[in-house]
Amino acid sequence: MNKPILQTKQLCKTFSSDGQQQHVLTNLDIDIYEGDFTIIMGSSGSGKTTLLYALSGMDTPTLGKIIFRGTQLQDLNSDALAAFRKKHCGFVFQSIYLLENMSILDNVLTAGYLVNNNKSEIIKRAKELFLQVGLREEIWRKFPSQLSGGEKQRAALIRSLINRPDILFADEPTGALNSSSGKNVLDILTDINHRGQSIIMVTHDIKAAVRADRIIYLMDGKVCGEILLEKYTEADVEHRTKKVRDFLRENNW
Ligand SMILES: Nc1ncnc2c1ncn2[C@@H]1O[C@H](COP(=O)(O)OP(=O)(O)OP(=O)(O)O)[C@@H](O)[C@H]1O
Repeated sequence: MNKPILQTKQLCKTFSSDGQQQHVLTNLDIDIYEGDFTIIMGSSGSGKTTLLYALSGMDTPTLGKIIFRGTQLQDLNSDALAAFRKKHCGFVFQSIYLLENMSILDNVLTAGYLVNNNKSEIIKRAKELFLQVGLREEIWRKFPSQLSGGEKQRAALIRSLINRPDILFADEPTGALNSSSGKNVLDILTDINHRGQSIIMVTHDIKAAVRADRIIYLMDGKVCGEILLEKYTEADVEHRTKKVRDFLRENNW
């Protein structure tokens, strides 16, 4: 097994509203490994998105530690935490947050220039990524409103990868896509994972879950089950689907 890239130690997250406290994550000790495609599942409200936000430094835990390659995120001030996210993390969500007044190429380049002022390097990387996800040159200059949902999500994925993040965080990235666009995005995620990209993804979808090396199942903010799988291959999909279904059934999904 590879080294941990992210670790949580006794991680807790409590939300307070109207004088009521809700303990959403409770004493989580999780190691996430370099190069893994880690998937977080669990019923609605079990704390999956809250965990993803805490792991990526988008939200702060109430108690406990999050450690990225030996650095405790709690030791970083807000500027350093923002720099951590910019340098090390990429994000894709179910809702696609592209800037509507820019072409998809400019959306990607703008994200790249924020981190790297070597413009020709960014342009080269952007072009490689566009071709890798199957977005032809004819559409690079189109605006998000001129594209299909699947094309927009692929553009958003390129934007999240332009700065070579150490970890790609994905929250239901196929949730709003039809099945062929969803499969297309999952194929891309699988491909980049096989090239070494660490991915942490929240999903409700078994078709997405079978892509995992490891599924962590949350219930009421605690890890109640975990399964390890071999690297995904299309040939193995039936067997994996059965394994994942059995695992989910054991966890009362
Ligand atoms: N900012 C917040 N303030 C108050 N409560 C919150 C906040 N964010 C999340 N919660 C609560 O925490 C619980 C867990 O939410 P979370 O979004 O992590 O669940 P989830 O497992 O991702 O659910 P789903 O599958 O429905 O997206 C929910 O009960 C939710 O209402």
